[in-house]
Amino acid sequence: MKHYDAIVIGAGQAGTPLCRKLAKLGLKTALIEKRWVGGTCVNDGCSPTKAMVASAKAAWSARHNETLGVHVGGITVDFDEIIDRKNSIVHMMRGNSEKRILDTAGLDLIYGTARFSGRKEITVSLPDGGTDTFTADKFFLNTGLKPVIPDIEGIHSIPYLTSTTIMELTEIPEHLLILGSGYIALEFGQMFTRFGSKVTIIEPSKRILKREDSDIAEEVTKILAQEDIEIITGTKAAGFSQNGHIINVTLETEGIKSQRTCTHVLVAAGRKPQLGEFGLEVAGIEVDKKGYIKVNAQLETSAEGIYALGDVKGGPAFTHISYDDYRQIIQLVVEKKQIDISDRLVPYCMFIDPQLGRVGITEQEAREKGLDIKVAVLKNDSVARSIETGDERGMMKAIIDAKTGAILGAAVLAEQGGEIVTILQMAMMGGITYDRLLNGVFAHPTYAESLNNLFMTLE
Ligand SMILES: Cc1cc2nc3c(=O)[nH]c(=O)nc-3n(C[C@H](O)[C@H](O)[C@H](O)COP(=O)(O)OP(=O)(O)OC[C@H]3O[C@@H](n4cnc5c(N)ncnc54)[C@H](O)[C@@H]3O)c2cc1C
Ligand SMILES: NC(=O)c1ccc[n+]([C@@H]2O[C@H](COP(=O)([O-])OP(=O)(O)OC[C@H]3O[C@@H](n4cnc5c(N)ncnc54)[C@H](O)[C@@H]3O)[C@@H](O)[C@H]2O)c1
Repeated sequence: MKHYDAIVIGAGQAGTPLCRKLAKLGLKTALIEKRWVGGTCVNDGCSPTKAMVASAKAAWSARHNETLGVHVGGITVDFDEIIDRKNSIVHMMRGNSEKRILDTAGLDLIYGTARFSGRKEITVSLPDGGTDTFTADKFFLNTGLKPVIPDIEGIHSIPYLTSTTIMELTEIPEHLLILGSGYIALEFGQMFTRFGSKVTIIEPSKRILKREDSDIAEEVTKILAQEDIEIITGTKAAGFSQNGHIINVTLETEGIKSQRTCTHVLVAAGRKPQLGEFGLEVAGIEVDKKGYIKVNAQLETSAEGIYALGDVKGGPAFTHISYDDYRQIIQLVVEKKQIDISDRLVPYCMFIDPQLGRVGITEQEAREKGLDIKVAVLKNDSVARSIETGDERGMMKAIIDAKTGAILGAAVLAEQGGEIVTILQMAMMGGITYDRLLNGVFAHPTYAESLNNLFMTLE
């Protein structure tokens, strides 16, 4: 049985840099991966979706250019080319990452599925059907999440799609019905509308994007409706059946059933860890009520010397959070510094168009906590840059501590909203109060300059 100083399970956004760093520091390290290096982000998440979102944006711009006086003739969307481009980006990223791992001395990359067979021992099912067993002083779990498939009558009798399989389609769906209205639903919903599908979104809650402020959700709804995306809220799917290439859907709204049809169904109802076969109990690793691995503020599980990083530990499921877990673990385990992940600022960006960039607290969270706040809101139709570029959709919003002037949170629904909100995040990181941005000199006419106008609304 081979012994390592460290074993990393899962080549995700934390595990991949971590195994290389540990090996470079002289620790005999193994990385166990059951599928592909790069995990969700590279293979089925951020990179492939954003590559396809870029194609969808190009299709939209080509049609929208008419409003700028530029006529480009008939537009065709070549789905094969879009998928080929997406695949070549994924293969390049995955290949580069795998090469960096293979080139690292003192690091073994072992393809196979790991499960705990002892407190500090794993057994790996290898692709050739055999198994191998390894022990280590320390384990780092970066095994990620999988799509939740809700228990709906008939769902397993239809060829439903997930965020992974929808990117393997060879034809653009005629009518795509999407369960859920979170990031995955809205990014794919708008993308396929722009490729030419009819899209219907079914959301059980009263409104879409329930974690965001209602004015932001309303603005997103308005933008999606302008592209003829049908959004049905307060409604759940209660049953599915298939008739040739047509899928029959039973919907239920306040107890009243109705029938719809579509050609494809995308399940985008959230993601969760599915660790049934992982042998966590053998290693003494506890999970919470939702099945996430429990960790303390130092990322350590209930089993000493076993750490969990990235999505599998619960909390915000983003690439940059998983990557930061890697940075934190290096500080803790290698640099022997104290870490605390509980007060981390969490930015994110939903890549609909215009983008929704977010950081910090929402207005609804601040009000629920009884905080003394001021709220600055600016619609983009009064932003010079938006008017000039012909895209006045969206709005900006910031939550301010009424006493100190500190920025507590922001939402920017705008072209490059993810970049603009990062300016506000840097102000938050540097303790720059809103009045300094109100009076800051920014180049004209940029979106950044409109932060002057956003905070002027508080005067
Ligand atoms: C469609 C989609 C789009 C997304 N877009 C964005 C975005 O734009 N921005 C953003 O920040 N985030 C995005 N995310 C989320 C992001 O992909 C994840 O938060 C990120 O990849 C972090 O994942 P991770 O490091 O926890 O693990 P993952 O990247 O999920 O990696 C886990 C790895 O563990 C392996 N594994 C699991 N079990 C075992 C086992 N028993 N043995 C061996 N190996 C195992 C898996 O094969 C996988 O490679 C998106 C997600 C999806 C699904
Ligand atoms: N741009 C990004 O950063 C990005 C993009 C995609 C995914 N992600 C990550 O992936 C995670 C998963 O994304 P997601 O969109 O699947 O999850 P989500 O949690 O964002 O949204 C899930 C949606 O499904 C709905 N829902 C729940 N049960 C349902 C049911 N039975 N029928 C219909 N709808 C139901 C919820 O009300 C919600 O609207 C996100 O939380 C995010 O962390 C990030």
